[in-house]
Amino acid sequence: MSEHTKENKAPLLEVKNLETAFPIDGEYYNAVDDVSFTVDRGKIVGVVGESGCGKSVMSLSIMHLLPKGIGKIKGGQILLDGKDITNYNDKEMNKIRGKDISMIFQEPMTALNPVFTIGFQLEEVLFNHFKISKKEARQKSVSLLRSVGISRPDDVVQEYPHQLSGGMRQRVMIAMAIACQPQLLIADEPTTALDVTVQAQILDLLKEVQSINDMAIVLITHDLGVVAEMCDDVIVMYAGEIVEKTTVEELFENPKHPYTEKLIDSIPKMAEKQERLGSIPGIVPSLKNMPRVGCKFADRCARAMPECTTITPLLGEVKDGHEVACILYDESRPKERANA
Ligand SMILES: Nc1ncnc2c1ncn2[C@@H]1O[C@H](COP(=O)(O)OP(=O)(O)OP(=O)(O)O)[C@@H](O)[C@H]1O
Repeated sequence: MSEHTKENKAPLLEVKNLETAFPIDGEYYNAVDDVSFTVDRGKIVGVVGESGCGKSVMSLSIMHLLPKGIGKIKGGQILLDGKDITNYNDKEMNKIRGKDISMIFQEPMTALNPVFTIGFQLEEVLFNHFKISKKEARQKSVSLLRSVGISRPDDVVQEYPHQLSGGMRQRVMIAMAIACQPQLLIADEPTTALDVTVQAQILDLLKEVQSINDMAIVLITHDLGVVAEMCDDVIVMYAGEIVEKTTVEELFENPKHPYTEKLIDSIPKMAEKQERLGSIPGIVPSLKNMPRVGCKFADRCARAMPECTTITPLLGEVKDGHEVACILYDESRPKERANA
Protein backbone atom coordinates (compact mmCIF):
# COMPACT_ATOMS: atom_id res chain seq x y z
CA MET A 1 0.00 0.00 0.00
CA SER A 2 1.17 3.42 -0.94
CA GLU A 3 0.80 6.11 1.64
CA HIS A 4 0.32 4.51 4.99
CA THR A 5 3.67 5.46 6.43
CA LYS A 6 3.05 9.13 5.69
CA GLU A 7 0.64 11.26 7.67
CA ASN A 8 -2.64 10.33 6.04
CA LYS A 9 -5.92 11.63 7.35
CA ALA A 10 -8.17 9.90 4.80
CA PRO A 11 -10.01 6.90 6.22
CA LEU A 12 -8.32 3.55 5.72
CA LEU A 13 -11.58 1.85 4.81
CA GLU A 14 -14.59 3.57 3.32
CA VAL A 15 -17.74 1.58 2.69
CA LYS A 16 -20.31 3.57 0.76
CA ASN A 17 -23.93 2.50 0.29
CA LEU A 18 -22.97 -1.17 0.15
CA GLU A 19 -25.70 -3.57 -0.96
CA THR A 20 -25.10 -7.31 -0.98
CA ALA A 21 -27.83 -9.66 -2.11
CA PHE A 22 -28.66 -13.36 -2.23
CA PRO A 23 -31.10 -15.01 -4.62
CA ILE A 24 -34.19 -16.65 -3.20
CA ASP A 25 -36.63 -18.25 -5.64
CA GLY A 26 -35.02 -16.35 -8.51
CA GLU A 27 -35.19 -12.93 -6.87
CA TYR A 28 -32.33 -11.08 -5.15
CA TYR A 29 -32.80 -9.89 -1.57
CA ASN A 30 -30.43 -7.55 0.23
CA ALA A 31 -28.64 -9.05 3.23
CA VAL A 32 -26.63 -5.84 3.48
CA ASP A 33 -28.74 -2.84 2.62
CA ASP A 34 -27.25 0.59 1.96
CA VAL A 35 -24.49 0.34 4.54
CA SER A 36 -21.97 3.19 4.81
CA PHE A 37 -19.17 3.64 7.33
CA THR A 38 -15.49 4.47 7.60
CA VAL A 39 -12.62 3.00 9.58
CA ASP A 40 -9.69 5.24 10.47
CA ARG A 41 -6.13 4.03 10.68
CA GLY A 42 -5.19 2.44 14.00
CA LYS A 43 -8.79 2.29 15.27
CA ILE A 44 -10.91 -0.62 16.41
CA VAL A 45 -14.47 -0.44 15.11
CA GLY A 46 -17.00 -2.86 16.55
CA VAL A 47 -19.88 -4.16 14.45
CA VAL A 48 -22.60 -5.49 16.69
CA GLY A 49 -26.01 -7.04 16.20
CA GLU A 50 -27.86 -10.30 16.67
CA SER A 51 -27.37 -13.34 14.50
CA GLY A 52 -28.65 -12.74 10.97
CA CYS A 53 -28.15 -8.95 11.01
CA GLY A 54 -25.69 -9.02 8.11
CA LYS A 55 -22.40 -8.61 9.96
CA SER A 56 -20.66 -11.55 8.30
CA VAL A 57 -22.07 -10.87 4.84
CA MET A 58 -20.80 -7.30 5.12
CA SER A 59 -17.28 -8.42 6.04
CA LEU A 60 -17.21 -11.17 3.40
CA SER A 61 -18.25 -8.52 0.86
CA ILE A 62 -15.32 -6.31 1.84
CA MET A 63 -12.95 -9.28 1.50
CA HIS A 64 -14.61 -10.51 -1.73
CA LEU A 65 -15.18 -13.86 -0.07
CA LEU A 66 -18.92 -14.21 -0.66
CA PRO A 67 -20.00 -17.71 -1.69
CA LYS A 68 -19.19 -17.85 -5.41
CA GLY A 69 -22.14 -17.56 -7.76
CA ILE A 70 -24.58 -16.99 -4.88
CA GLY A 71 -24.01 -13.75 -3.00
CA LYS A 72 -23.28 -10.63 -5.01
CA ILE A 73 -22.38 -7.03 -4.36
CA LYS A 74 -25.29 -5.25 -5.99
CA GLY A 75 -24.31 -1.68 -5.32
CA GLY A 76 -22.07 0.73 -3.49
CA GLN A 77 -18.33 1.10 -3.16
CA ILE A 78 -15.52 -0.26 -1.03
CA LEU A 79 -12.42 1.93 -0.84
CA LEU A 80 -9.28 0.68 0.86
CA ASP A 81 -6.62 3.30 1.42
CA GLY A 82 -8.33 5.40 -1.22
CA LYS A 83 -8.38 2.61 -3.84
CA ASP A 84 -11.71 1.44 -5.13
CA ILE A 85 -11.61 -2.35 -4.64
CA THR A 86 -15.33 -2.92 -5.26
CA ASN A 87 -14.80 -4.61 -8.61
CA TYR A 88 -11.44 -6.24 -7.97
CA ASN A 89 -11.15 -9.71 -9.51
CA ASP A 90 -9.64 -12.76 -7.75
CA LYS A 91 -6.13 -11.99 -8.94
CA GLU A 92 -6.30 -8.40 -7.74
CA MET A 93 -7.80 -9.46 -4.40
CA ASN A 94 -5.12 -12.14 -3.90
CA LYS A 95 -2.51 -9.40 -4.11
CA ILE A 96 -4.05 -7.39 -1.27
CA ARG A 97 -5.58 -10.16 0.87
CA GLY A 98 -3.10 -11.01 3.60
CA LYS A 99 -0.88 -8.06 2.73
CA ASP A 100 -3.17 -5.05 3.11
CA ILE A 101 -6.30 -6.60 4.55
CA SER A 102 -6.71 -9.85 6.49
CA MET A 103 -9.56 -11.68 8.11
CA ILE A 104 -9.90 -14.09 11.01
CA PHE A 105 -12.96 -16.21 11.63
CA GLN A 106 -14.88 -17.65 14.56
CA GLU A 107 -13.76 -21.19 13.86
CA PRO A 108 -10.10 -21.36 12.83
CA MET A 109 -10.52 -24.98 11.67
CA THR A 110 -12.55 -23.71 8.71
CA ALA A 111 -9.65 -21.51 7.62
CA LEU A 112 -6.73 -23.82 8.52
CA ASN A 113 -6.07 -26.75 6.23
CA PRO A 114 -6.07 -29.98 8.29
CA VAL A 115 -3.56 -31.77 6.04
CA PHE A 116 -0.73 -29.25 6.21
CA THR A 117 1.50 -28.33 9.13
CA ILE A 118 1.15 -24.94 10.82
CA GLY A 119 4.62 -23.99 9.55
CA PHE A 120 3.72 -24.86 5.94
CA GLN A 121 0.54 -22.76 6.10
CA LEU A 122 2.27 -19.76 7.65
CA GLU A 123 5.08 -19.97 5.12
CA GLU A 124 2.56 -20.07 2.25
CA VAL A 125 1.24 -16.69 3.38
CA LEU A 126 4.77 -15.29 3.49
CA PHE A 127 5.74 -16.74 0.07
CA ASN A 128 2.60 -15.23 -1.45
CA HIS A 129 3.75 -11.73 -0.69
CA PHE A 130 7.54 -11.76 -0.13
CA LYS A 131 10.52 -13.09 -2.01
CA ILE A 132 12.22 -14.98 0.81
CA SER A 133 14.08 -18.27 1.21
CA LYS A 134 12.59 -21.34 2.88
CA LYS A 135 14.94 -20.84 5.82
CA GLU A 136 13.93 -17.20 6.28
CA ALA A 137 10.24 -18.14 6.03
CA ARG A 138 10.67 -20.82 8.72
CA GLN A 139 12.48 -18.37 11.03
CA LYS A 140 9.78 -15.76 10.47
CA SER A 141 7.04 -18.33 11.15
CA VAL A 142 8.63 -19.33 14.44
CA SER A 143 8.99 -15.72 15.51
CA LEU A 144 5.40 -14.94 14.47
CA LEU A 145 4.13 -17.84 16.57
CA ARG A 146 6.20 -16.64 19.50
CA SER A 147 4.79 -13.13 19.08
CA VAL A 148 1.24 -14.41 19.42
CA GLY A 149 2.07 -16.19 22.67
CA ILE A 150 2.69 -19.74 21.47
CA SER A 151 5.20 -21.15 23.89
CA ARG A 152 6.83 -23.97 21.87
CA PRO A 153 6.93 -22.32 18.43
CA ASP A 154 9.72 -24.61 17.13
CA ASP A 155 7.54 -27.65 17.78
CA VAL A 156 4.24 -26.06 16.77
CA VAL A 157 5.48 -25.21 13.25
CA GLN A 158 5.77 -28.96 12.69
CA GLU A 159 2.34 -29.80 14.09
CA TYR A 160 -1.05 -30.10 12.39
CA PRO A 161 -4.10 -27.96 13.32
CA HIS A 162 -5.90 -30.85 15.08
CA GLN A 163 -2.99 -31.18 17.52
CA LEU A 164 -3.65 -27.70 18.91
CA SER A 165 -6.31 -26.41 21.31
CA GLY A 166 -9.00 -23.99 20.06
CA GLY A 167 -7.21 -21.04 21.67
CA MET A 168 -3.87 -22.00 20.09
CA ARG A 169 -5.51 -22.40 16.69
CA GLN A 170 -6.97 -18.90 16.99
CA ARG A 171 -3.47 -17.62 17.90
CA VAL A 172 -2.13 -19.32 14.76
CA MET A 173 -4.87 -17.65 12.69
CA ILE A 174 -3.89 -14.29 14.16
CA ALA A 175 -0.22 -15.00 13.35
CA MET A 176 -1.21 -15.80 9.74
CA ALA A 177 -3.39 -12.71 9.53
CA ILE A 178 -0.66 -10.35 10.75
CA ALA A 179 2.26 -12.09 9.00
CA CYS A 180 2.45 -9.42 6.32
CA GLN A 181 1.50 -6.55 8.64
CA PRO A 182 -1.80 -5.61 7.01
CA GLN A 183 -3.28 -2.22 7.76
CA LEU A 184 -6.72 -3.68 8.31
CA LEU A 185 -7.83 -6.83 10.09
CA ILE A 186 -11.42 -8.00 10.00
CA ALA A 187 -12.12 -10.27 12.96
CA ASP A 188 -15.47 -12.07 12.66
CA GLU A 189 -16.54 -13.33 16.10
CA PRO A 190 -12.93 -14.33 16.86
CA THR A 191 -13.65 -15.51 20.39
CA THR A 192 -17.19 -16.87 20.23
CA ALA A 193 -16.10 -20.50 19.98
CA LEU A 194 -13.65 -20.26 22.89
CA ASP A 195 -14.15 -20.63 26.62
CA VAL A 196 -14.27 -17.47 28.70
CA THR A 197 -10.67 -17.38 29.96
CA VAL A 198 -9.25 -18.07 26.52
CA GLN A 199 -11.62 -15.45 25.05
CA ALA A 200 -10.07 -12.79 27.28
CA GLN A 201 -6.55 -13.88 26.31
CA ILE A 202 -7.34 -13.71 22.60
CA LEU A 203 -8.92 -10.26 22.95
CA ASP A 204 -5.82 -9.08 24.84
CA LEU A 205 -3.67 -10.51 22.07
CA LEU A 206 -5.70 -8.71 19.40
CA LYS A 207 -5.28 -5.42 21.26
CA GLU A 208 -1.57 -6.03 21.57
CA VAL A 209 -1.01 -6.85 17.88
CA GLN A 210 -3.21 -3.92 16.93
CA SER A 211 -1.09 -1.44 18.86
CA ILE A 212 2.26 -2.94 17.81
CA ASN A 213 1.38 -2.87 14.12
CA ASP A 214 -0.87 0.22 14.32
CA MET A 215 -3.49 -1.78 12.49
CA ALA A 216 -7.16 -0.95 12.23
CA ILE A 217 -9.55 -3.71 13.26
CA VAL A 218 -13.18 -4.26 12.32
CA LEU A 219 -14.36 -6.45 15.16
CA ILE A 220 -17.57 -8.28 14.48
CA THR A 221 -19.38 -9.55 17.51
CA HIS A 222 -22.83 -10.12 18.95
CA ASP A 223 -21.40 -9.23 22.37
CA LEU A 224 -21.56 -5.59 23.49
CA GLY A 225 -19.32 -6.51 26.44
CA VAL A 226 -16.53 -7.25 23.95
CA VAL A 227 -17.24 -3.94 22.19
CA ALA A 228 -16.99 -2.03 25.48
CA GLU A 229 -13.68 -3.71 26.25
CA MET A 230 -12.03 -3.34 22.85
CA CYS A 231 -13.43 -0.73 20.51
CA ASP A 232 -13.12 2.96 19.76
CA ASP A 233 -16.21 3.25 17.59
CA VAL A 234 -19.22 1.05 17.11
CA ILE A 235 -21.76 0.28 14.43
CA VAL A 236 -25.03 -1.35 15.42
CA MET A 237 -26.61 -3.41 12.64
CA TYR A 238 -30.14 -4.67 12.39
CA ALA A 239 -31.59 -6.64 9.47
CA GLY A 240 -28.84 -5.62 7.07
CA GLU A 241 -28.82 -1.94 7.94
CA ILE A 242 -26.86 0.31 10.27
CA VAL A 243 -29.27 1.61 12.91
CA GLU A 244 -26.75 3.43 15.13
CA LYS A 245 -23.15 4.57 14.76
CA THR A 246 -21.03 6.41 17.31
CA THR A 247 -18.10 6.17 19.72
CA VAL A 248 -18.17 3.39 22.29
CA GLU A 249 -18.39 5.81 25.23
CA GLU A 250 -21.32 7.63 23.67
CA LEU A 251 -23.11 4.38 22.83
CA PHE A 252 -23.08 3.19 26.42
CA GLU A 253 -23.75 6.61 27.97
CA ASN A 254 -26.34 7.75 25.52
CA PRO A 255 -27.83 4.90 23.48
CA LYS A 256 -30.56 6.17 21.20
CA HIS A 257 -31.97 3.41 19.06
CA PRO A 258 -34.48 1.17 20.89
CA TYR A 259 -32.62 -1.83 19.42
CA THR A 260 -29.32 -0.65 20.92
CA GLU A 261 -31.04 -0.07 24.26
CA LYS A 262 -32.30 -3.64 24.20
CA LEU A 263 -28.86 -4.98 23.30
CA ILE A 264 -27.34 -3.05 26.20
CA ASP A 265 -30.07 -4.35 28.54
CA SER A 266 -29.15 -7.87 27.59
CA ILE A 267 -25.53 -7.53 28.81
CA PRO A 268 -25.17 -9.51 32.04
CA LYS A 269 -24.63 -7.06 34.90
CA MET A 270 -22.06 -8.27 37.42
CA ALA A 271 -23.49 -6.19 40.27
CA GLU A 272 -27.06 -7.34 39.89
CA LYS A 273 -28.13 -10.86 40.51
CA GLN A 274 -30.26 -11.33 37.46
CA GLU A 275 -32.55 -14.28 37.26
CA ARG A 276 -32.69 -14.01 33.48
CA LEU A 277 -30.85 -11.98 30.93
CA GLY A 278 -32.95 -9.35 29.23
CA SER A 279 -33.66 -10.69 25.76
CA ILE A 280 -35.31 -9.04 22.80
CA PRO A 281 -38.65 -10.63 21.97
CA GLY A 282 -39.01 -11.91 18.41
CA ILE A 283 -36.37 -12.65 15.80
CA VAL A 284 -34.50 -10.86 13.03
CA PRO A 285 -36.68 -11.21 9.91
CA SER A 286 -35.42 -13.53 7.17
CA LEU A 287 -34.37 -11.90 3.90
CA LYS A 288 -37.63 -12.78 2.19
CA ASN A 289 -39.75 -11.48 5.05
CA MET A 290 -37.93 -8.17 5.40
CA PRO A 291 -40.36 -5.23 5.46
CA ARG A 292 -39.84 -3.14 2.31
CA VAL A 293 -41.08 0.04 3.94
CA GLY A 294 -40.93 1.34 7.47
CA CYS A 295 -38.50 0.41 10.23
CA LYS A 296 -37.39 -3.22 10.08
CA PHE A 297 -37.27 -3.34 13.89
CA ALA A 298 -40.80 -1.94 14.34
CA ASP A 299 -42.53 -5.24 15.10
CA ARG A 300 -40.09 -5.97 17.96
CA CYS A 301 -39.82 -2.42 19.27
CA ALA A 302 -41.39 -1.48 22.59
CA ARG A 303 -41.47 2.18 21.51
CA ALA A 304 -42.96 1.65 18.06
CA MET A 305 -45.62 4.08 16.84
CA PRO A 306 -48.06 3.51 13.97
CA GLU A 307 -45.85 5.60 11.60
CA CYS A 308 -42.92 3.25 12.16
CA THR A 309 -44.38 0.79 9.69
CA THR A 310 -44.89 3.42 7.00
CA ILE A 311 -41.94 5.81 7.39
CA THR A 312 -38.52 4.37 6.74
CA PRO A 313 -36.03 5.96 9.13
CA LEU A 314 -32.79 7.27 7.66
CA LEU A 315 -29.50 7.34 9.50
CA GLY A 316 -29.08 10.92 10.69
CA GLU A 317 -26.88 12.77 13.16
CA VAL A 318 -28.44 13.38 16.58
CA LYS A 319 -25.25 14.97 17.82
CA ASP A 320 -21.68 15.31 16.57
CA GLY A 321 -20.53 11.91 15.38
CA HIS A 322 -23.61 10.08 16.70
CA GLU A 323 -25.99 8.81 14.02
CA VAL A 324 -29.27 7.00 14.53
CA ALA A 325 -31.93 5.65 12.19
CA CYS A 326 -35.15 5.99 14.16
CA ILE A 327 -38.08 8.36 13.68
CA LEU A 328 -38.07 9.12 17.38
CA TYR A 329 -35.04 11.29 16.68
CA ASP A 330 -35.14 12.77 13.23
CA GLU A 331 -37.22 14.31 10.54
CA SER A 332 -37.09 11.13 8.48
CA ARG A 333 -38.41 11.08 5.01
CA PRO A 334 -40.00 8.05 3.40
CA LYS A 335 -37.39 6.21 1.41
CA GLU A 336 -37.88 3.47 -1.06
CA ARG A 337 -35.82 0.52 -0.05
CA ALA A 338 -33.11 -0.40 -2.48
CA ASN A 339 -34.61 -3.86 -2.97
CA ALA A 340 -38.23 -2.75 -3.01
N1 LIG B 1 -25.11 -18.06 1.50
C1 LIG B 1 -26.24 -17.45 1.82
N2 LIG B 1 -27.36 -17.64 1.06
C2 LIG B 1 -28.53 -17.02 1.37
N3 LIG B 1 -28.68 -16.18 2.43
C3 LIG B 1 -27.61 -15.96 3.21
C4 LIG B 1 -26.33 -16.57 2.95
N4 LIG B 1 -25.46 -16.16 3.91
C5 LIG B 1 -26.15 -15.32 4.72
N5 LIG B 1 -27.43 -15.19 4.30
C6 LIG B 1 -28.48 -14.38 4.92
O1 LIG B 1 -28.03 -13.06 5.06
C7 LIG B 1 -28.49 -12.49 6.27
C8 LIG B 1 -27.32 -11.96 7.06
O2 LIG B 1 -26.53 -13.07 7.51
P1 LIG B 1 -25.13 -12.90 8.26
O3 LIG B 1 -24.49 -14.25 8.34
O4 LIG B 1 -24.35 -11.81 7.64
O5 LIG B 1 -25.59 -12.43 9.72
P2 LIG B 1 -24.66 -12.21 10.98
O6 LIG B 1 -25.13 -10.93 11.58
O7 LIG B 1 -23.24 -12.29 10.60
O8 LIG B 1 -25.09 -13.44 11.87
P3 LIG B 1 -24.13 -14.53 12.59
O9 LIG B 1 -23.62 -13.83 13.80
O10 LIG B 1 -25.07 -15.64 12.90
O11 LIG B 1 -23.08 -14.91 11.58
C9 LIG B 1 -29.28 -13.58 6.99
O12 LIG B 1 -30.65 -13.40 6.72
C10 LIG B 1 -28.78 -14.85 6.35
O13 LIG B 1 -29.77 -15.85 6.35
